[in-house]
This record gives sequence, structure tokens and C-alpha cells, in this order.
Amino acid sequence: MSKCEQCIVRELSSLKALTRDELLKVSSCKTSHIIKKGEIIFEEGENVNGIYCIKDGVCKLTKLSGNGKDHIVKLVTKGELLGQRSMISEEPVNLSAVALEDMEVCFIPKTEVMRFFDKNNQFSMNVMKTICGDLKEADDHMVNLAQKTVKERLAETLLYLNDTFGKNEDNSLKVQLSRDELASIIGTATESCIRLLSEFKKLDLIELNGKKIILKDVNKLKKISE
Ligand SMILES: Nc1ncnc2c1ncn2[C@@H]1O[C@@H]2COP(=O)(O)O[C@H]2[C@H]1O
Repeated sequence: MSKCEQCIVRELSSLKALTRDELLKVSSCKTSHIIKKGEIIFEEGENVNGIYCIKDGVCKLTKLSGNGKDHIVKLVTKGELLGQRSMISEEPVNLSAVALEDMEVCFIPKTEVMRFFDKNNQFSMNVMKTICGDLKEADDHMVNLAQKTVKERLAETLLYLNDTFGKNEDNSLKVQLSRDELASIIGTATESCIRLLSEFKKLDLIELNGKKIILKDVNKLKKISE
């Protein structure tokens, strides 16, 4: 089993504040899991009783809406911790996490994390800062949904995918989403998303090849997104 004290991914999250002794304790109680593309890490309403540290891969955080459709709240990747909010509020998780590609995650039980939370101020401060950051992001997202047009949101999302997750060798966006998933992130119907993608293609802003999307004119997409 991999050792937390040797794992560089921990430097990207609140876990960076843990001491060597604390990391040794995490190593002895954590479990490592390989999650295949499409598999569920946890489901909305579940009692997770710990946190997941994403070591590799990308997953989507979704919330089931009243009409039975999943809304993608956010995509998360290596270095992020999942389940901190429900662990502290002592509630079931509010979102589901589903792998968009093969992933490696580690699970740290709540009893261990809460011990660090009580004893290591820097760690608890880091967790609080992350939750504050998530809240700010959620505010910005809500305003975006209310004030930006679907076209602006699509341009913004394509740029976000490019900046956050990068490109393949053929220049296509690394994270491959179905049209349904892309529509769910920008908050529109799949048909509108498909129509807008064709419009962007006609304007030579992007190239489409099946599920693959290549950004051809980042500057113009930026102008549209503003
Ligand atoms: N913007 C966000 N909104 C809600 N949860 C988020 C967000 N970003 C990351 N998360 C994480 O996703 C987790 C889903 O389960 P929890 O609600 O327990 O805790 C949540 C956070 O750890």
C-alpha cells in the first residue's frame, strides 16, 4: 500500500498540514481504491463517514433535481478531498461523485480525520478555508447561471475545461464529456447545447470529432464568455 508521507498529492490539499507522525497514522488506517470510469464513489444521501482523497483521475459531483435529471455541480480532480462538508456537519453527503475516467482514490475514516481536526490547528484551518472556497465558488456559479446566457456559459465552460484539465496530444480537451454532461454543467437542455456547439463550429471557434472537442480560437471564446 502507498505511503501518505511519500505521496505528493497530499501537498495539494488540507492534508499538507499534517505532521510526519500524523501521516504515518493516516497510512495505517486509509484504504486505497481503483474506481473505473462510470463507477460511483458515493451517492447523494449516503453516510460516507470519512473523506476521499483523489490521487488520480477526474470525477463529476452531481445533484439529482426534482425532474429526475442529474445536474453537474462541479468536476474535481487530483488533490481534492471529498466529504469534508458532511463530515463536519454530521449529515449525509449532499452530492454524488461519479468517475469520468479511471481513478485512484484513498479513503480516510472520519474518526482519524476528526482527531487531526481537534489537535492540528493548521489542518482544521485548511479544511475551513477549502469549505469557504467551495461556498464562494457556489455563489459565483449561481450568479453565472442567473445572469449569463447559455452561449456565454458554454464558452466559459470550454475554457474552464481547457485551463483546468488540459489537452491531449491531438489538442482535444482531455476531459471527454457526453453532450448530456456538457449540457448539465452549463445548465441547459442537451438540444440547446448541441445547437450551440454546431454554431461555435461554424464560426470556426471549435472543431468537433465525435465526443472530442478542440478549441481553435481561445481569444474569441474568451470574448464570448465575458
Ligand atoms: N462547490 C461545491 N459544493 C459542494 N461540495 C463540494 C464543492 N466542491 C467540492 N465539494 C466537495 O464535494 C463533497 C460532497 O460531499 P459533502 O457534501 O460531504 O462534501 C463535499 C465537498 O467535500
